[in-house]
Amino acid sequence: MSLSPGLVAAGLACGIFILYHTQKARSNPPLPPGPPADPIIGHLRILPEANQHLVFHEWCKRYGNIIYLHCLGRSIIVLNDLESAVELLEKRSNNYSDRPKFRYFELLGWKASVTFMQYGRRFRKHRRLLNEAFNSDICETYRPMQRDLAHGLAQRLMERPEEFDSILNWYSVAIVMRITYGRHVASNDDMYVEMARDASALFANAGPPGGNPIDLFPFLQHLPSWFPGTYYANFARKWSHIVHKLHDYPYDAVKRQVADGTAESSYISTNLERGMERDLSDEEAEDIKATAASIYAAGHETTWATALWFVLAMVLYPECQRKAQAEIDAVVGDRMPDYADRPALPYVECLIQEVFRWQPVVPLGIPHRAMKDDVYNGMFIPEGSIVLANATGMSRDENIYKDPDRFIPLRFRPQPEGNSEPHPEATFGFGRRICPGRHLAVGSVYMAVVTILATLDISRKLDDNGKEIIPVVECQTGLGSHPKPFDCVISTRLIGKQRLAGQTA
Ligand code: HEM
Repeated sequence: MSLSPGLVAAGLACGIFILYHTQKARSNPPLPPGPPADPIIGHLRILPEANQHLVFHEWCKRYGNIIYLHCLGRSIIVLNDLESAVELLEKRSNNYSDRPKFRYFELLGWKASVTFMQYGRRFRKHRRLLNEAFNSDICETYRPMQRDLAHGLAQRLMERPEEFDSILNWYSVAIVMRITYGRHVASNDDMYVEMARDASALFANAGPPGGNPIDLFPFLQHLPSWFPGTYYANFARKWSHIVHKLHDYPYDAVKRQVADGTAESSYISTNLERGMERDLSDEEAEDIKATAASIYAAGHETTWATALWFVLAMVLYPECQRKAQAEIDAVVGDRMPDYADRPALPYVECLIQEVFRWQPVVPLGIPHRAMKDDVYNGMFIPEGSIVLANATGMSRDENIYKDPDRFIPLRFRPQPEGNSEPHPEATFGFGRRICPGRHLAVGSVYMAVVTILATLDISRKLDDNGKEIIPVVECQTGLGSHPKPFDCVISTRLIGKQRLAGQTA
């Protein structure tokens, strides 16, 4: 049988390709260690669907601080210690600032969102816009607004304490909506809140970031809707109008207000006014819309979840609440606490840092991507690897934190009070991808914590037999870590009522 020259050439090319990759794999240093994998599908069978951060942390205890996983041809590197995260994601940030493609989110309409954007020109432009709006100096100017909203938070909690979950949600939404769109959100019934809530609900259906079937098998998005496995693509296409509305509606409204001269100062109005001397290109308009939507998407759930973890910590560790309240009472007397009091409240500071350490709300960060092959500590990191910084692993590192699962604010204080343990450093991510909203977020969390402690008591609910209900620490999975609903009682402190009344008188 004679072979056609085309077939011979194709066979030769194939042979060279396989040989090249086999040789390359042989000449590379070893991959990081990891749990045993199945042939072809790799770790797919054992990759946990929920609480990945905790499972990875356990695996890292067994295999080392950097582990390698692979799943249908995708390499995943988990960094469980601060040293490797700083070395790779910060010192080698020119190689690790990319993101993997999040095809499911793109189909949903988040295509131009900085959070999911590949590293490059457009990404740098979006980061510039966000840095201008959220650098530490500008964030100081938001403080009076955050303080007023925190007083509104205390007022609402006094009136409807059983609704603490949705009231904390209101507080975090109201801050980002005011800054982004100039919108005054009075309640969760506000149409902007509903619009944003609908968009957030779509995240809950996404599975672990980058782990959705559409991310793993992109061809599924091109198959007809009756084809098995196309559920997520159909779902994303069906509901993408919600995400488009979140981008377009507030932008168009502020644009009209800017034209009428009635716009309240906001992220969108500032950028539109700046562009008014010239016509904004379509790309510039999309940049403003998309960064505004990412502020909401990345900024609201994280602050809300942190505030809820704080409340849960107060239920579980009442002695910490009492100590923090005693400190506040001694420093502020009968007035409400403010930002200027922060340096005089070292225990409250420790308590806030301990909330960030105990329950990082983005426990695996957002995946980075290696743009080129790399070698770290003799281990090979292949190009295209998804790199996850396990913030939970870092903040529960037993070599650094004593009794890491317990909530112990004093751990940060020098001896004899504490152990001089370091503040958590992974909460807001790393390198060129570090959270651009971190200054705003810390300001919002501080103000919520100090205001709640100054005005309210958080305690355990009693069951029918009069026994205290001690909530279990469990998180709902999604993009972030959010506590599962838990019971507590929130009551007004006498001094709290007086303080708040003095504020509004
Ligand atoms: C307690 C509150 C918050 C926490 C714990 C948090 C944490 C994080 C983390 C871990 C990342 C990923 C960093 C990385 O890839 O290395 C991130 C990214 C991001 N955060 Fe935050 N964040 C918070 C609040 C906010 C707020 C209030 C905003 C809005 C102003 C915001 C906007 C963003 C954006 C736009 C990104 C994507 C950045 C990029 O991909 O380059 N975040 N955040």
